[in-house]
Amino acid sequence: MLAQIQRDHIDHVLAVSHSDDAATDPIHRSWVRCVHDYGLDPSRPTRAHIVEQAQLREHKDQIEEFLGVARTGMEQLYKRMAGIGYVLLLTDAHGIAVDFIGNDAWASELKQAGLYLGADWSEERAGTCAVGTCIVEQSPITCHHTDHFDASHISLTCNSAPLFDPTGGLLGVLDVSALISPASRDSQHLALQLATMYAQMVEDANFLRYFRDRWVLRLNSAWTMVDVSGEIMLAFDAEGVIVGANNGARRNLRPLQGGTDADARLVGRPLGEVFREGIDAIWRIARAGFVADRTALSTAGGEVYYGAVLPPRVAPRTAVPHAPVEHPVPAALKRLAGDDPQMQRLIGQATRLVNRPVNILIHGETGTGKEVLAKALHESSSRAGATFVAVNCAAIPESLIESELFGYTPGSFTGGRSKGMRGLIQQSSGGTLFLDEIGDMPLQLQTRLLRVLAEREVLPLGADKPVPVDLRVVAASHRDLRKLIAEGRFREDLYYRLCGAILYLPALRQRRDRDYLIDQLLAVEGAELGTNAALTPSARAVLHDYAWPGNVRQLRNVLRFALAVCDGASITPDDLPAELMAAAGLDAEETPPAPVAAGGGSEAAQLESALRRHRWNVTAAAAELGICRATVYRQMKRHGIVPPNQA
Ligand SMILES: Nc1ncnc2c1ncn2[C@@H]1O[C@H](COP(=O)(O)OP(=O)(O)OP(=O)(O)O)[C@@H](O)[C@H]1O
Repeated sequence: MLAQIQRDHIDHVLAVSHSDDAATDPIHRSWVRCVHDYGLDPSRPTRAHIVEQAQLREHKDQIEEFLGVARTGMEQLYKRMAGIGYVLLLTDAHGIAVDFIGNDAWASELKQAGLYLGADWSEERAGTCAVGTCIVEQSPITCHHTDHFDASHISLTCNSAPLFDPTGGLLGVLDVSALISPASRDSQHLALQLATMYAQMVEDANFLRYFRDRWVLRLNSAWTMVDVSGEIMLAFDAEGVIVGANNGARRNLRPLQGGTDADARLVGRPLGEVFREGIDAIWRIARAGFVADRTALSTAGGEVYYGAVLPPRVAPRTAVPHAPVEHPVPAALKRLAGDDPQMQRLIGQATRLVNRPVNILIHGETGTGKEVLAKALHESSSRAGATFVAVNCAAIPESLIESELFGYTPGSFTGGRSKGMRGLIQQSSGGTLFLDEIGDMPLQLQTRLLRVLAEREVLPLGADKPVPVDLRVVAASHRDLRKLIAEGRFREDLYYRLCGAILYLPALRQRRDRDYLIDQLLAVEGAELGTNAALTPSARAVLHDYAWPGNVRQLRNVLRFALAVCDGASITPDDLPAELMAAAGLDAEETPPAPVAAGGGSEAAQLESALRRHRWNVTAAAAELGICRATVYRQMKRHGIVPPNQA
């Protein structure tokens, strides 16, 4: 039987969520989502939902290391809040309470109210509530009494603040709630402030843990606060390149030059491009010691911050460099780029990494040349005499990756060769193992790979003795691995092992050396086709100005296409695919189909028709579409496209 107050609440929620006026208040916006997006019905209050133990274990496993850091912060906060009747919840990014601190004396009331371990506070399940709405809005929020959507929660008061990981992905929510509270919403002001402050502290502790083997620059606008509060934190490597930025840094810092959003990112840039004083000033702060000296650093926006540098807390890889060491650039790396500043910087970093005993992670959009870079690193290194083994984790069917990578002994694997097989890891011993699309590696194999990297030996399927391997891994991904970690699809400890250094390949549209690439690729493709047709200035201008969603691979395909259809002497704009002509504002009459980039609205239809045209030959369809085979497989999986004989 519903009380009058609950019936009034239900009427109010329904009136607001069916009103024609657009909701501006975050609570009202959430009510609208509950009714229209999740199909929740306020007239049917539902009790709190607590997930099963096994499910809770899964949610906890995915953020295990973070839980340890968060627990310390929660215990400190609880000491301040317990006396006034509050309990604390830590949820993951799905809204499941993975940790809880409350008074045992009220255990049954708290459990019934959902203020308990395992409670599901996602908006879809629980309706408007501090945790769920905080996840959607990604900012701190109070949900007091009748702010809740569900009438069974209107006696509660809850205050939630989001927790972000070092790359800005949502990790979870810290929540401070009470069963009984004063009627006024204002009574929660301080509780929300405390939740926000402790969330920030937990986030910063997690940042320092995560980047424990890196240098960290802490900045504060008040010099007295630098040591106690890292308002802004940047993690950087021994080359002075930024490898991580906390929330404060992302909000407040911009590169000195670079206007567009894509150019505004901090990670991957040298510190010298963010502070007017340059990298030397930062190494000076590092050398002066953590407390002794603080130097003012000024930013693109003209703000002045005071800095302190924290050296790596575990196994420092290098001492503070006193002067940059000049390395000659190996030819294989040099020919990757012309005079593009981002590429030149990357080549400088790659040069310094060539013979360092660290694994390297390459980030870049599809077709930017990740494999080409991995191969150039290999060819430039002392491992060049041994094999470069490239494995595309997205292209090998899941059931085969394990045997392909780890190998198998005779008779151990149904469908395997009778003599057994040396796995790709073993084949790369002494050389380089290139793991492309590492984000697509199944979790269980990530665990095995981690073991191989840690123990430097591999155990083939069916074998009883491990085989030692001399491994260097270069892994690549076009996806944000930190996001995959937050979603529980990639192991954080494996990521940590793989990213001894991260190289960021710019997209072709950001590169200023397009003419260099055009000439290089034209020469290569021309040699293959036996032609030396040249570009007319107008055709070159079209190529130069195009946005290149498919990156270098697409440019290469377009040039191949143009060389094949041109008159043999010169390539004119008419020889270029229709898409480029349209982008350049030129009419394309009767122009054959263009290579297309992945990601369009009609992606599925386009892909299926290309596959049918090429009788399901993935390599041929990929070449026509200007995308790599891995992308074709990924898109087939995403759209559920199955070749006829496998349907
Ligand atoms: N610097 C370069 N010079 C010449 N050719 C290049 C360069 N970078 C890339 N290419 C060409 O572009 C194409 C795509 O390169 P690559 O396969 O290395 O990209 P990728 O980033 O690994 O792609 P994916 O994400 O799809 O695996 C290849 O044909 C390669 O030869």
